[in-house]
Amino acid sequence: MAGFDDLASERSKAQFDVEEMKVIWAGSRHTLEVSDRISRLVANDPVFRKDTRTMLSRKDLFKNTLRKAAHAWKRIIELRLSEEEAAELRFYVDEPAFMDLHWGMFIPTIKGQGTEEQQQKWLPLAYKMKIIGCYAQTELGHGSNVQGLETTATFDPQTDEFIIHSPTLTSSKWWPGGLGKVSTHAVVYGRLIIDSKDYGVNGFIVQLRSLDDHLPLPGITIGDIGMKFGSGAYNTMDNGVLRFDHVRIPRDQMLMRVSQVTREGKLVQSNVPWQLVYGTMVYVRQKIVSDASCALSRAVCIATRYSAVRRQFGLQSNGIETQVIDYKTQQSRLFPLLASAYAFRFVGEWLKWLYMDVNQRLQASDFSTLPEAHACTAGLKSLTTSATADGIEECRKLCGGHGYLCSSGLPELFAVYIPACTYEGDNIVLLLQVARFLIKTVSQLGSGKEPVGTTVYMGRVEQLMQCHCAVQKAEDWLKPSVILEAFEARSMRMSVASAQNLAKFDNQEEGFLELSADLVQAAVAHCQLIVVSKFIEKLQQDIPGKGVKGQLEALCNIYALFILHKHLGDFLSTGCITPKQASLANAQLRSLYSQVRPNAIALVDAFNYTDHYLSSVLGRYDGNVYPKLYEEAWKDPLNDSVVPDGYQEYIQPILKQQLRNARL
Ligand SMILES: CC/C=C\C/C=C\C/C=C\C/C=C\C/C=C\CCCC(=O)SCCNC(=O)CCNC(=O)[C@H](O)C(C)(C)COP(=O)(O)OP(=O)(O)OC[C@H]1O[C@@H](n2cnc3c(N)ncnc32)[C@H](O)[C@@H]1OP(=O)(O)O
Ligand SMILES: Cc1cc2nc3c(=O)[nH]c(=O)nc-3n(C[C@H](O)[C@H](O)[C@H](O)COP(=O)(O)OP(=O)(O)OC[C@H]3O[C@@H](n4cnc5c(N)ncnc54)[C@H](O)[C@@H]3O)c2cc1C
Repeated sequence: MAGFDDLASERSKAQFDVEEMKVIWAGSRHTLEVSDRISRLVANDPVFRKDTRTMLSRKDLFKNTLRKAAHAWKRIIELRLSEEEAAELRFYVDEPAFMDLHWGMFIPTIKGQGTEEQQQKWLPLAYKMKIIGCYAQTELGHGSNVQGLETTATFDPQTDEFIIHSPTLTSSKWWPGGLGKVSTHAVVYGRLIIDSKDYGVNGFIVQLRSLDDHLPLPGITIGDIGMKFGSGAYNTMDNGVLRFDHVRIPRDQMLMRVSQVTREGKLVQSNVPWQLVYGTMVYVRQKIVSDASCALSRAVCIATRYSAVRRQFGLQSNGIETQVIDYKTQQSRLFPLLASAYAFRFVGEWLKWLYMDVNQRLQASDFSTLPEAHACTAGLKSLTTSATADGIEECRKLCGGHGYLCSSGLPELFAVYIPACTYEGDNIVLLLQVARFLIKTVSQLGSGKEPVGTTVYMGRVEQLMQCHCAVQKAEDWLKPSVILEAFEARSMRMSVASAQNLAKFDNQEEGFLELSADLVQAAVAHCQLIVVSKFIEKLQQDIPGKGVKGQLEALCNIYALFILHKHLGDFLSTGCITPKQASLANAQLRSLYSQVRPNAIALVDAFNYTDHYLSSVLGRYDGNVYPKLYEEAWKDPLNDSVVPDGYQEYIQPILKQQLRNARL
């Protein structure tokens, strides 16, 4: 049988220790053990089946999600899972649901923006799920522009309460996940008003629904905002609309870590920067970067396995056609995505460390790294989600016609993933934040304030503005120092050029708007440098296992040279490399594809995904694609009857020409 033999033979060709690569991918032996155990637990539980998801009506789909969420919670309690194991279980259930927002945003917001007392009051309730919360920031009229939110929270000194109100239609909360049908509570972002004075946006814990009968509390209008892109996909989530009509909450339900309102109605600022009100967004953006590597690797795993099973043209002497993975065009589309999945994994790992480091500093009242953390999380969220969304679609095309079938798993993966380019900050808006940070850094060069963190390279501005790439032969592109210098010089030169163009404007804000398309490109260049440099740093660590390091080096070089090839215009126009060096990079890339080819299947096996998680007939571990595709087709409800419903009303009259006769 084609698939079985092909994948078994591919696996036997691997030139590295797959089990050790699994550890590298997971992050540690412990993480691998946990994710392996929990993913199998989910895969073997019939309640967590997802094969009918794309065929259910919205109501049935949603109820099924509630059933799974309740079952997941039951299993977490029964098995006494740790926080880490519980998070893995929710991940492998693989169905967007209110739980994501409760654990992923509501709880972190209270932890990050609540005082000690507020945490003591609310966190135990949230941890035991006695209340379910969501994150209600975006409104009908404003999402990106957080300072433009219109919901008001007016302090009433008579009663020691805030009055939460939606003064306009556009102030209706719109989009929060989990809000539409499930959440009992929300962190609501609104304008703090004291004595008619507007003190800007702050977070407030507001109860939305009765804990007895789940009905909305007085003054609250609430519902779901309707069907979203794709079948199944993100429609398991109850993204909601919410309006307040003078709803009163006690004063101590304003999240008061950043600023406090006293009983007398005085606003007291603590020593933490006001931007901490945006702290949950930094946290979630960091999580989204790790998640990008999961979504991309999942699509790549499906496309790689299928490309080894699928054969088209080129009859060989043994009468067998060519595996499509052997076509150079297939490799040049697929392998950069494989390399990107690994690259995003490692930059995600680093970003997690950076976030933890910033948090520890914040506890010690050191706020110096917050701007860099904001820029890195914003930029990398943007870069990785855009590349992943495009990458999933490319994987669909790599699977030819069968990729368009829901049973390939790719259409639903695409539909569920693409909003990541928008939520938690529109990707262009976030890149503009990075650009601001870069322009600020460039403007401070020579002022005595040394660039830090990921902008340290900008301290070598003179060298980077003048350096010439030393590549003379294709293999020179394999040297990490050569790659790094080219990426640093490109980023430096693009940032400096943007800053110089900006300086020509009398009004900096106007200049920023005018040049924003170029500024976005400079931000992309900086973020790609971060990804490349973190991959190179990873390779400097001790990497055990036969051949593992060699494979990762090849993937790192593929990622870097693919980006170089894709953005050749930047590298050439800034004079970082010559056309000859560009063509040597291309030659090296081709050679790297050949190096990865025999290891491709093993490299996707190292993700350690179960067939349940992949939910793809094309990506099955055993490669048994054709019989299963055939089998799946017959499961479609349209095939329940041989003659379809509607035959008599709509097909028969055409065939019998009754419709034409009626018109004549
Ligand atoms: C299926 C699930 C898949 C993946 C998820 C995986 C894991 C996630 C885990 C859990 C989550 C669960 C599910 C996720 C699914 C969906 C969740 C989606 C949730 C949401 O979308 S919530 C809403 C998010 N909204 C936004 O992101 C809005 C975007 N806008 C902004 O962030 C800002 O307003 C802005 C950055 C655009 C602001 O621009 P501005 O110019 O107006 O600036 P300000 O005046 O406001 O600020 C000036 C000053 O402050 C600095 N700044 C800005 N932001 C921050 C920040 N976050 N931290 C620190 N500093 C910040 C800025 O740089 C300026 O500094 P300066 O020095 O004065 O220049
Ligand atoms: C599936 C999903 C789940 C969500 N979940 C939540 C949630 O749980 N809680 C919550 O509060 N919100 C949630 N959101 C809302 C989400 O965070 C916002 O939609 C997002 O921040 C983008 O804001 P916007 O919709 O206002 O886009 P807009 O800002 O209106 O963007 C429209 C266009 O304008 C461009 N644009 C905007 N401003 C600028 C600028 N300054 N310069 C250049 N171009 C600009 C953008 O690039 C984009 O092309 C969710 C959204 C989705 C899709």
